[in-house]
Amino acid sequence: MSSSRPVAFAGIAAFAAALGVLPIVAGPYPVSFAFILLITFVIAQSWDWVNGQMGYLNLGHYAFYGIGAYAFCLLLIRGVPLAPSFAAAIVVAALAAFILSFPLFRLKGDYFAFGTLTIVPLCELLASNLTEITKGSEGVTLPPNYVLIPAYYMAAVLVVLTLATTWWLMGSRFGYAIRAIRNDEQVAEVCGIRLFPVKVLTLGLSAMFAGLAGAIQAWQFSFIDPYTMFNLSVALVPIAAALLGGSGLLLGPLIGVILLSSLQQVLLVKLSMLQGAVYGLVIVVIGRFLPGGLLRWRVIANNKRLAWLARESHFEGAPAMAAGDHAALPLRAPDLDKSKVVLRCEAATMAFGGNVAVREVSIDVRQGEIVGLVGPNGSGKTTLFNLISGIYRPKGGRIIVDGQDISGLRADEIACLGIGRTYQIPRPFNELTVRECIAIGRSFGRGAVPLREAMQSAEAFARFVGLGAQIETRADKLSLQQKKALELARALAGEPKLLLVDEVASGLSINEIRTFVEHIREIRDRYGITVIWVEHIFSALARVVDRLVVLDSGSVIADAPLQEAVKDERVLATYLGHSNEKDARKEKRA
Ligand SMILES: Nc1ncnc2c1ncn2[C@@H]1O[C@H](COP(=O)(O)OP(=O)(O)OP(=O)(O)O)[C@@H](O)[C@H]1O
Repeated sequence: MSSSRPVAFAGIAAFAAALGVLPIVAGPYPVSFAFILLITFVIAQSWDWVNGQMGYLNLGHYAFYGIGAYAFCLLLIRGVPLAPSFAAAIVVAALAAFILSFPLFRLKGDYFAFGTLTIVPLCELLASNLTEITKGSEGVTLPPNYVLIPAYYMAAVLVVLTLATTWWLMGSRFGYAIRAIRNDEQVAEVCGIRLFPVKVLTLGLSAMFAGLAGAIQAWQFSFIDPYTMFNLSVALVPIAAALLGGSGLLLGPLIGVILLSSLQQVLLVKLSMLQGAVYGLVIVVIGRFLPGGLLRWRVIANNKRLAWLARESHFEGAPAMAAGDHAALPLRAPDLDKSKVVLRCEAATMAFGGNVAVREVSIDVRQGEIVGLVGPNGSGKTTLFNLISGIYRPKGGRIIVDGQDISGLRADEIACLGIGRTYQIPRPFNELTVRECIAIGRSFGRGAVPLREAMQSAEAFARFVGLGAQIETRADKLSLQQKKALELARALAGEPKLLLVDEVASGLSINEIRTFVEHIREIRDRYGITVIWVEHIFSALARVVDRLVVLDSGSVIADAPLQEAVKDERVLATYLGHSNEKDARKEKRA
């Protein structure tokens, strides 16, 4: 990882110095232009924490700016001093975000975006009609005061704080939690990340900055009304700016705001009537030719000196491990008690409408066992894994881990109790590197460690599964086999007691299957991890499992040691009779 810290810090320091000097060397016009630019940047950047970092398109972010402005002005005209009025702007905006989080975060994707689209018009409606409090469409006028310079300096400090917060998000554990959510929310939860509080905090943080920006601008304008504070077409300008520069990047929103605001100045003078159309055109051109924004342009991303501008995370300080460290994983090996039941399913049932996918499944899995879970396609294997890992709640029965009923727990709580899993179709965090994917598993799972330590120890897990050379490679650049290996490494990094492995062998070569089998054996023998392995390629299972549980149409039809199970007529008919030709050929060769 090349360090971007000195360059970024030098750049931010130079930028801060230029902001400090501007009012001394320039007249009121450039200062008020720069002031607008600073405010727009704070709105754009704080919006991008929710969009670019967490992956939630919030079209109502501008409302927090208006809410902050109203809270500030309404207190100021009632005689509240300046500082508490500014503080109130931050608190009220955060409170609004908190309240809005409950309905909004029930929505996902396009529905979330459309949900947020209603916020700005709704606030305009409230500000226009709650005349007793807001003075309605007449607006609120502050006592006349020339405050451009102090407002400018306040905005400048807020900009530096905004950049510092972005920097922190891009290299902190919290930042990795929100990027994991952006990449794959369900997997983030299965890694132990508690989704709702992380989302609320991110939205709250973004609202606080936008609210303060609104208050500073209202102070400088000394007048607010519902139309200007909650104007939907203006609301989209900071969003357009962030997209133009590069959403999710350290300096993307800043570059976008500088470019778009400068363009706006030119258009104001020359083409004011065409302003809206030109904004639209800029975004269309960027979307068509540079999706991801200017800073993700290949010329920048492939340039050694500039590539850090196109990086989505800026974690620094994961010292390379010494060669030879790879033999040991940093996992606590428990004293195995082979009589102890780790997992008990008691008549666990799951149905989708009328389709009963898992029907009163009762199984016990003891510490240190490797259990093969088999059955034809659609027999309920993955659904059972989803029940155990908390993706679904059972419609009937109970699931007990180490004596604790986990049937009503969330997936992150279950992960922290020590249930790890992989997915049949690998679901790595595609936009993150191998190191980062594993570190997320390590810093949120059962054995959660600080991010720095997680980043460092990620290398041991990567080497264990044969990904040592790919440690800094983005997950989406890996082959299928490598992605499956990464799934295993990430799950192991969470320090599971019980590992659920979902169909690994299909698509792998014979040698790759053998290597994988050895990994499973070592996981159990060396680290005492209990394993349930769903697999269609029987020969792979036969090398390592102690016991077979066979499902058919959601029900257990056999639960016996391997040698016994394979002699069972029903097993032969339902499972072995169904393996497809390709898998059968593979089995024969293996
Ligand atoms: N989210 C869902 N919504 C509706 N039906 C589902 C859902 N998930 C699974 N099912 C249904 O539940 C049944 C069991 O599916 P499941 O994926 O658990 O089987 P499986 O044994 O894992 O199959 P495969 O070996 O093909 O992965 C199937 O009939 C499937 O169509």
